[in-house]
Amino acid sequence: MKVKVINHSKHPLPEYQTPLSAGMDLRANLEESIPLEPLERKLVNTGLFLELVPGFEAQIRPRSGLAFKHGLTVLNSPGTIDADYRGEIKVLLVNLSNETFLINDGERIAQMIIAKHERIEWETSSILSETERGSGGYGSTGKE
Ligand SMILES: O=c1ccn([C@H]2C[C@H](O)[C@@H](COP(=O)(O)OP(=O)(O)OP(=O)(O)O)O2)c(=O)[nH]1
Repeated sequence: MKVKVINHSKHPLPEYQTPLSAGMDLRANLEESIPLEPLERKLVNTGLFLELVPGFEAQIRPRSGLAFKHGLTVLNSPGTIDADYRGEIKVLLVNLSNETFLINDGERIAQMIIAKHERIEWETSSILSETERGSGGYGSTGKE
């Protein structure tokens, strides 16, 4: 599938890292490095603008390496990019470590997944079908 994109960043377009990768890494597009203090959150520019095909969304998710090594994650994960959004794709990063993290220009800060989604119509009802689970949840089926 082709997706129309405007790249106003200084960096190449995001690419899949391996032939079967689901996500494409997004790079920070910055004039200068940004420090992210412990528990601080910042909206980081990517310089990318998309025109998604209707029925598809883009999801902005954390990179596990950054999360594991530096406690950096995407606060609103998964961020939702709607098909009718024409603004710049931004990444809401939060530093959950106790050390300042310096975000450098061109750094791969998050990953983006393009996913199909449904749009539904509500069918209002007073009763739902019976199932074995019923309203059990939150560990109701046992320890493991
Ligand atoms: O991580 C994100 C999340 C959202 N957006 C952009 C694209 C999305 O289509 C738009 C609105 O996002 P969302 O629906 O999550 O925002 P909201 O808080 O519900 O505000 P709005 O009233 O603008 O929908 O903001 C981003 O660039 N990055």
